[in-house]
Amino acid sequence: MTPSDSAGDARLLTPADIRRLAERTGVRPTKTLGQNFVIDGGTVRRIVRTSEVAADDVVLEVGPGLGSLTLALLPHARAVTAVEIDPRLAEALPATVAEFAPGHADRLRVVTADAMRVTELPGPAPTALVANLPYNVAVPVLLHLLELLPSLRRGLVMVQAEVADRLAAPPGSRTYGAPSAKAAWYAEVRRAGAVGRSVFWPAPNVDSGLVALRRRPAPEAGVDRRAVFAVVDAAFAQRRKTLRAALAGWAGSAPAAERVLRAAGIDPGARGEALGIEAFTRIAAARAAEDAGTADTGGAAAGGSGSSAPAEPRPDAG
Ligand SMILES: C[S@@+](CC[C@H](N)C(=O)[O-])C[C@H]1O[C@@H](n2cnc3c(N)ncnc32)[C@H](O)[C@@H]1O
Repeated sequence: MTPSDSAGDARLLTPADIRRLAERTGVRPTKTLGQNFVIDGGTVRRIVRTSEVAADDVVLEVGPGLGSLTLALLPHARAVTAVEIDPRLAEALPATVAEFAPGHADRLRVVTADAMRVTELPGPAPTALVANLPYNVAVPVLLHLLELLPSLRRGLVMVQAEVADRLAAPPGSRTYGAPSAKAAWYAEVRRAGAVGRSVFWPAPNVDSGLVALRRRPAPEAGVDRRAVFAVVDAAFAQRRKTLRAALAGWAGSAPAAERVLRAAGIDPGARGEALGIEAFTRIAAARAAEDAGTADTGGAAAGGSGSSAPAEPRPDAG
């Protein structure tokens, strides 16, 4: 029997089920852990449909909670790995799946862990991330998992509406910032819909949005991701300043920042909010080339024979 053949035998949770399960597990939803459970079957079906999860996908779900989304995912995927930080929810999930989707119980793996710190997962490598993310840690969780798991080809996450806007914002837009640039390192990101407050229990005091991600190759092979993110962080720490000023601390001085920016082909008078991830990558690459050139020149000056010739010309040569 394929997973899609068995789609019919999973029942979704109703609001009454949610309350009963919360009572059974002794969970009183906390804001600290972003525990707003989806009580609306239409919303979980929409998330699964929009995620385009297919029968050969191994889905990673962060924060399964009481299982609303897990039950909707299981019939459509090869397997679901659910990472839940709250041990009471993690322990209760297999019994919930056995009760509501008995034909799918063997395709669920539950991991009790903080998704922001997890370093390995059991079972086959996940290919799709589908989650109603805990809102206070949505961006760090998302970036951590995209970095940790190159096997993730796509994702569909529900986050706070403002965060959805920020993640999907293009350069030059009002909401574009460090999260947008960093997410773009890993994936093409787009808004995939809005979700109101009434589909949750308890209802949050913010609206939500769906974000779809499709993995893309890193902008430039051979450039260290951490070095690129350091440029992004420096540029957006003072987003109203020109890059020459904003990157002065990062480069060592304003003239050094200007030199690196010119080497990268970027106007030092521009602001970070105008740059896409490719431009940030060029800046990091120009700095790395300059550092390599400096190190090599130092070696030659110290009497080296030039055997380790610089791979790149000094960006400010001439
Ligand atoms: C917004 S609720 C979603 C619950 C469920 N998926 C739903 O849609 O009803 C977020 C869930 O993430 C869990 N959570 C919070 N922080 C977490 C973290 N750092 N790692 C893993 N799970 C976390 C919470 O305990 C909660 O179950």
